[in-house]
Amino acid sequence: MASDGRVERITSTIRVIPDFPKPGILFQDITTLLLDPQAFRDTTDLFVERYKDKGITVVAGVEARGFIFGPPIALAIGAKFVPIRKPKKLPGEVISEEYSLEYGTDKIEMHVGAVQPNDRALIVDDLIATGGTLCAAAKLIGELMCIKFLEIMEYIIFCVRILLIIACSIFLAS
Ligand SMILES: O=P(O)(O)OC[C@H]1O[C@H](OP(=O)(O)OP(=O)(O)O)[C@H](O)[C@@H]1O
Ligand SMILES: Nc1ncnc2[nH]cnc12
Repeated sequence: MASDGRVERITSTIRVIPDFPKPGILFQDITTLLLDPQAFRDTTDLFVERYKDKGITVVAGVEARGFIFGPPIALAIGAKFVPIRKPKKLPGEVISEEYSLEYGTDKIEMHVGAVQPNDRALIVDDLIATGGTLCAAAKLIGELMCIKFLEIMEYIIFCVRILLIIACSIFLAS
């Protein structure tokens, strides 16, 4: 995948705020990236170029910032979009997963039936810190897809100051 200097340009649009929301945290603020339409487009384009021919049928976005980057990627590759939400936001039957954050703990939920065993899923979020959120999202999707052994075949991280958008393709294993 050619980034053509786009990753560097995207990097320059992200504001880094020390000690937010707690001392010691170097906060990666992607709201400044969103103020730059070219950087926003380049960010989603990089993922579309990477995943458009990979048979992805579902893009799962993690609340809240995965809701910003996930839908344009889903539309462009022709996949359904599934929100992975914070607790008590989804009205239907859900499955839940607890996880640890860089600052605190949380839980995420997903509608049962939103992802089917024959789906091929791409998880989208804006950032990985401890990896707890990504792991929890992967577990949820793995459960819905009836994957006993979850194998993350591809795991690309665009290094944008710390780590910007994360994405992983989850494939049925064995
Ligand atoms: O790798 P981790 O340690 O799990 O951290 C990464 C997660 O933390 C942030 O979300 P946050 O929970 O702050 O929620 P928000 O997007 O609703 O602000 C970020 O958008 C990722 O989802
Ligand atoms: N360093 C960080 N910057 C932005 N969002 C975050 N969520 C968890 N850690 C973060």
